Amino acid sequence: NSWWSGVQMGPPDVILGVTEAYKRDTNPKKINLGVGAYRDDEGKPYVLSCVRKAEEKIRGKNLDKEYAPIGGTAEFCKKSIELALGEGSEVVKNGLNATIQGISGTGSLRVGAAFLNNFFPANKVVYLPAPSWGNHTPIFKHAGLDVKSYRYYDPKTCGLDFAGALDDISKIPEKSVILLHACAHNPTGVDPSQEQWAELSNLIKKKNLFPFFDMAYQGFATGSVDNDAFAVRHFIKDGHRIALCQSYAKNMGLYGERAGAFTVVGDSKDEADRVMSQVKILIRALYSNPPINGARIVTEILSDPQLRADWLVEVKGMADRIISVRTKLRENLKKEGSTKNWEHITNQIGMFCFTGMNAQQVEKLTKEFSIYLTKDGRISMAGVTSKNVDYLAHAVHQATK
Ligand SMILES: Cc1[nH+]cc(COP(=O)(O)O)c(/C=N/[C@@H](CC(=O)O)C(=O)O)c1O
Repeated sequence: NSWWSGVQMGPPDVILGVTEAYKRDTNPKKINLGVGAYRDDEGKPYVLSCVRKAEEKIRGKNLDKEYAPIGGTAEFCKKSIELALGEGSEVVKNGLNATIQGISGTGSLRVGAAFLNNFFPANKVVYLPAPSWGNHTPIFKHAGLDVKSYRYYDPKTCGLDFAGALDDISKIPEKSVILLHACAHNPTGVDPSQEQWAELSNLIKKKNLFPFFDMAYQGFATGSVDNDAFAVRHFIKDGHRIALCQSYAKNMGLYGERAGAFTVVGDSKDEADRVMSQVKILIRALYSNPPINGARIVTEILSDPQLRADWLVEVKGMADRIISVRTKLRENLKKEGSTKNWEHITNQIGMFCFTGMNAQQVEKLTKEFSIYLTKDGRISMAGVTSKNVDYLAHAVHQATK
């Protein structure tokens, strides 16, 4: 028999598989609320104008196609960590950060997981919020780490179960890893308030846990790159030596360019240098060095004051459009005569709305209305436009009344 007769057919990805099903649907009214990728009010993918301008500038430089350094270019890494920690960050000034370019957010998480698996000195268990991004568990497990969870979302309020989170976190064995979504929690859209982040920082410090931040939406949640980095910057200020993953997929619309970063903040420059040397050894054996095109676009935008200013306007524009369709969806549900409490639609933030719909209601939305979303009731608000929001509200009301 063949080499691979033992290979089973695997299930489609719970998130990316929704788009495959959407593409097969011929209903002209179909709506894709699955993948977390921004669309404009025409429902079209959106390439930021500052990205096009950056590409033109790069084009004019006639750059070569040589390998990037294993960890990406120093310029890209410096601009990335400065975006996260803010200009004039003490960590950057003192060289405490070991920052590499990862293959977008996923690749940064995976390199981080591989580093933890090889070098984390204590409890190699990663505690994820319940629920978390679907790909977090496989990323850490494939890297050899164990994964557990802490309460985070309260289905009764469609909001934060803060008491539950504090209770579970206080029970996590010390010197474990805790994963934190820096902003725009996926899939719930529920973020701690700044006061709650401060309380989490105190507890995590008291429990001596290792904070591993995933910041895939900086600027995309509130429209402000500084507001969205509050948690990361607060933890640094509180003295936590964090790990941080960044992605430019959403906030710069560089989905397919695969530009991101992974950082470990060391206790000293010497520690950061030793960490960097080991992370580079891991990368060399994983993919050797990162893709250059997206990184050049990011570097161009973050280095050119005008392009950076343009970018901040455009990322705020994307965040504002999402916020406006949240309001429209809630208003249309009311107009449809729904008597349910949909407050969470406008309380939640970022790309996603965790509607609270169950699998049967999701099934009805897809089967009867050709509206595509993940089974957990998460909808990507980016797929909602001023043209389809009333059709969506009608369908949601029919499915939930
Ligand atoms: C929290 C989080 N972290 C990392 C990523 C990885 O993004 P990357 O493109 O590797 O930079 C995503 C993507 N989330 C959306 C797309 C996906 O699932 O890949 C989503 O949840 O729809 C996240 O939502």
